[in-house]
Amino acid sequence: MKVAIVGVTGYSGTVLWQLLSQHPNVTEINIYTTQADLEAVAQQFDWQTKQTVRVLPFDAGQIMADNDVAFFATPAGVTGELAETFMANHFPIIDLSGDLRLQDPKAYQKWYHRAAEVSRETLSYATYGLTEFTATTTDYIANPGCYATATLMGLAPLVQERLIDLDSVIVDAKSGVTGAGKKLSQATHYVDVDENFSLYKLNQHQHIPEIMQQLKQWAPDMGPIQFTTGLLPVKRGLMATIYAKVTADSADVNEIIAAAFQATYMDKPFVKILANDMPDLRLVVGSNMTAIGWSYNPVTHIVTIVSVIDNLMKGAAGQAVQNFNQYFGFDETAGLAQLPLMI
Ligand SMILES: NC(=O)C1=CN([C@@H]2O[C@H](COP(=O)(O)OP(=O)(O)OC[C@H]3O[C@@H](n4cnc5c(N)ncnc54)[C@H](OP(=O)(O)O)[C@@H]3O)[C@@H](O)[C@H]2O)C=CC1
Ligand SMILES: CC(=O)N[C@@H](CCC(=O)OP(=O)(O)O)C(=O)O
Repeated sequence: MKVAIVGVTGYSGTVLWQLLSQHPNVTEINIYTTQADLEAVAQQFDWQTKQTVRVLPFDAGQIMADNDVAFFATPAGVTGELAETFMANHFPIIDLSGDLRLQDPKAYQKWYHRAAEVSRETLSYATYGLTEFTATTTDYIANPGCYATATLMGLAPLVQERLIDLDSVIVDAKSGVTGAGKKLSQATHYVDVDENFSLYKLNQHQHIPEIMQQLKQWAPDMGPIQFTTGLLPVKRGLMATIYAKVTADSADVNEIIAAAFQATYMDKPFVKILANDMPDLRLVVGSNMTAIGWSYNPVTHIVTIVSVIDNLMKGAAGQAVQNFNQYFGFDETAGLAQLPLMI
């Protein structure tokens, strides 16, 4: 299988390259760049891999002629523009940006503050690739956002089984700094991040409509969510702490919630449900795992769910490879055997 990566010099593009370099079904990796110096990129990625690696200027026609699939690890807006030709030719693409996730171009304009590059009709052919819940995969795969992935994975069993009040969800999520991409900004400057913790994009985060779009598919009467994001002074890792009012009022609430998580995730290789514990970032960073813990408070009737991922793995490149595996019918875990770093 020959794969193209666009945006390899970014954080998630680099992790994507690492994963595809070790993928048993990938024979050739072709790197395409719109802006970087070809020789510098070639040097950066000229490590020993079993595949052939070539670095070339971006050319849609050549990418389609020389590859079986193209991964876009480029910013929102850029992907939409670059990927148009691929979609016009029904060439398989896996997009890590938000450009193919929202079905409604008006919602995209509102939350991304720019006009959508992709038409409503084309969007309707895209698969929102939340892999544990993807039934069928089309040629255009919208890889979910990192916060959206952790939040949806934590909420899925409770919303699908309607175990919570659908108007009561509050999400307090935090990410490591690689989530912001490699471009330096005041907020991600070392001096501002180190030994600090700050909130950002309050009530304005672009993952809110993406999360709502999916939740409403699971429960059409889903109410709005309260959603907060914060910047942790770590490189990788994302934690979503989710609060919701439980509707069931019986002595066996704990058993009901446990059974819902168990039924949803028992055959999912990349999900770990902790029985009586809360996950921390170290449990997942470096791996494609989602670890979920929960606790029910019988006094307030609130369930707290903690969902953690590595933003660059399950939140980006790892899930993209899972989508690649699903699309081509490879083993779901192919290329994704990495254990967490742990220390
Ligand atoms: N970082 C994360 O945790 C997550 C990121 N995402 C999404 O994945 C995509 C990539 O993210 P990330 O790796 O963080 O991004 P980075 O900012 O780290 O890298 C983006 C790469 O895109 C390429 N690029 C092409 N055109 C532009 C442009 N106009 N401005 C900047 N870069 C450009 C460059 O690669 P080159 O020079 O090689 O062409 C660049 O290195 C984004 O859409 C992001 O929203 C999604 C989930 C999580
Ligand atoms: C720490 C940080 O800034 N994180 C980014 C996550 C971006 C991301 O996941 O990208 P998509 O918008 O493509 O999903 C943010 O909150 O915007």
